[in-house]
Amino acid sequence: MNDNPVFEIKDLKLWYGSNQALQDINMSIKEKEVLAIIGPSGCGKSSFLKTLNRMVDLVGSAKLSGEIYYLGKNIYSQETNVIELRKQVGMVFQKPNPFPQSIYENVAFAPKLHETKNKSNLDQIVKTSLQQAFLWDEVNDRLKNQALSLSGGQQQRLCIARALASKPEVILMDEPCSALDPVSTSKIESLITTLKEKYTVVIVTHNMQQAARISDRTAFFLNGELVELDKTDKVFTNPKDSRTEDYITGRFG
Ligand SMILES: Nc1ncnc2c1ncn2[C@@H]1O[C@H](COP(=O)(O)OP(=O)(O)OP(=O)(O)O)[C@@H](O)[C@H]1O
Repeated sequence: MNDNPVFEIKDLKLWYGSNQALQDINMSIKEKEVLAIIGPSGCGKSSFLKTLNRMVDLVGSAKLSGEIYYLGKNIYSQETNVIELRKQVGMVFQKPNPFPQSIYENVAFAPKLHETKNKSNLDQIVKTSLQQAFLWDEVNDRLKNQALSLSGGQQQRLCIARALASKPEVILMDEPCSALDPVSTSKIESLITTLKEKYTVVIVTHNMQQAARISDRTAFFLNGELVELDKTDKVFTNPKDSRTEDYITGRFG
């Protein structure tokens, strides 16, 4: 982690129709940090994540005010190329969602569309991305097999490899382990701690132990408000706000 901001979020508010989901969020996300977003169900964690690569645009009723700067540029300005933004700010979802195609095609999909049609270049991108996602050793002899034939944990690592193949700067993860068993969860956690050497990772998690294990900083959201954002050990051992303390000690949520 360093102090350069990748994202700067200023006075961010979000509504779905008349329901306000985010209230005056001001914060920055630093280069090559793992930032965990925690908070009770419905507090706005996923909504916040989706504002960072404009996935929230896909919700018809969503209305947003404020600014989000990604590497100094306001991503909600008219000049933003949303496809390019989503390549640079990739996303991994709660349920693994590989395309119903081969392992190879899943990873090669975006590079083929945006970068190269050359077979040996694509082979190299597929290999490197699968290696980075700690999956290569398990699948290198069956790249032509259906992605859906993989286990849930392998599918999730494939989705991470697919995101990495677009050469992102940032990877957003929305509860990436919630559908996985403990062994697969621990593989994804180790993967995340190595990813931060090269990428910025923002992860929504319900699992506070997970946040404590893998993140550098933790943001606690409550009712759409950012209550506290600090170094993870500080948030978990000596929070500033009594609401954070109540949440991490299990008094609600
Ligand atoms: N697509 C949508 N349309 C309308 N309202 C939505 C939509 N998505 C979320 N909301 C509302 O926005 C608020 C925040 O929801 P959000 O999913 O961001 O919370 P969350 O903290 O991620 O919850 P969870 O931990 O249960 O996934 C909730 O009141 C929710 O009902």
